[in-house]
Amino acid sequence: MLDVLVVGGGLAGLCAARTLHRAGRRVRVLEAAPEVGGRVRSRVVDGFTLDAGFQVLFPAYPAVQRQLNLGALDLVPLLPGAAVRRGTQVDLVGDPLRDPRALVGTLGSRVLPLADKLRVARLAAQLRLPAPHALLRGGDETTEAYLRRQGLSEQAVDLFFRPFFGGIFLRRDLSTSARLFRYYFRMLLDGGAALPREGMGVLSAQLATGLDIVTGVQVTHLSPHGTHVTAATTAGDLDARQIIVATDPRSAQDLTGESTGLTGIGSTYLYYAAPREIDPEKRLLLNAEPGLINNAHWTSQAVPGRAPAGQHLLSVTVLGLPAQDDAALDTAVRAELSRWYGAQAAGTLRLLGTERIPYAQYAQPPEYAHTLPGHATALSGVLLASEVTAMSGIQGALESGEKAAGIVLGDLVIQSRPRGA
Ligand SMILES: Cc1cc2nc3c(=O)[nH]c(=O)nc-3n(C[C@H](O)[C@H](O)[C@H](O)COP(=O)(O)OP(=O)(O)OC[C@H]3O[C@@H](n4cnc5c(N)ncnc54)[C@H](O)[C@@H]3O)c2cc1C
Repeated sequence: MLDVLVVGGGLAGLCAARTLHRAGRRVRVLEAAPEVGGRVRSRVVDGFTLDAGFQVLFPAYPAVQRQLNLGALDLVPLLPGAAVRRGTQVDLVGDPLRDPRALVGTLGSRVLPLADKLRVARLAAQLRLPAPHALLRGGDETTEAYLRRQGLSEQAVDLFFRPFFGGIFLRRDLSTSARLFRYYFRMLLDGGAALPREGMGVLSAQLATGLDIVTGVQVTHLSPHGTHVTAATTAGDLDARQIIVATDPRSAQDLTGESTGLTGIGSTYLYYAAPREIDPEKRLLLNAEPGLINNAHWTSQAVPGRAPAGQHLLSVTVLGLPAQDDAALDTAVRAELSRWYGAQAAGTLRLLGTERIPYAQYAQPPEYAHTLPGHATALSGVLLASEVTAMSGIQGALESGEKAAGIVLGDLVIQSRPRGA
């Protein structure tokens, strides 16, 4: 019999399985999709490497440092800051300390007036001091309220923080917990952001290496029997002494009866191929005007190799799940890109794909952490792992997998202890 069956091969499940495998346990991962990775996957379309939505890695995440061999991921650091777009007007918001080339542009930026630049520098100095996990404690409020309390101007908040952190929290209203804002800001200060040359999917592939994984098998029901748990699956029944449910929240609820009560946030991505260079900018592009586009990124400028030689890859992020069909959405996004680059350049773009992700993250308003479920479930021998026990993101998923594995290892030691010992 298996020691542990892990249901779900996203980062949380893979991390849990790897921790258990390394501790010598017989562990198998069952993944419903044809491949592992969950929300962290990449695919190649016409020679372009597309991630499942635009996401980046913060190498300073503590769990990333513990779990991943960063050297083997072939990471390309992204330039700090962003280029803020208002039509054809572009303002650079960079970090001159980490990217001296940004000095002139940042000093002259109309997005962050001098007083705001000084306040951001003061904020950075404050947030560098505590241990990162301490930033997740203490009083909470919305990110917008926190930024205002720091004295940042409405212009700085609207033109930079709203679209920049909108791209991270997948909502532009800055209603996300200020604790998370402080944590992410610190992660950016400590290690910036990076993209693996071969796509974000290499994170999942690295975690999956050497594990017993069966894909294309969905777990439909769990029945505890005291000494073991039976998993009913689309490929038959399977027994294990313990089961870790590392699925999305809805599936976890179906399997364990535990309701997370979390609200999912959707987002939509359009990928375009360009036959010539339209914009040499390597930084994240933020749309400071009202519109569908929140942010965009010429990924092939930042990470050569993500597009075939001589071609270019543009990734566009639209927050939420727009009502338009794909063709109408493409037309509307192109109209916005025309305001940046002119109709002729926008007309040369070829749509490679549109990805609508109904549950990309969950909403994390102030004090959200108090509402998160723990690892225990009402089913004996069944534990929960996934970002839902920690925080929405790569750090939360890995941390959750580590902790669930740790609990299982403790339990297995107790179970295998001789009577009376
Ligand atoms: C577009 C986008 C952008 C993001 N940007 C960032 C970012 O920049 N930084 C960051 O830190 N995080 C980001 N995230 C969040 C991050 O990707 C997730 O937090 C993390 O991948 C969640 O991992 P997980 O293992 O908890 O869940 P998932 O990745 O959802 O994995 C769950 C797995 O369980 C499988 N499964 C479900 N039900 C069953 C079943 N019954 N039987 C078997 N298998 C099942 C699913 O197929 C899936 O593979 C982003 C996410 C998206 C989608």
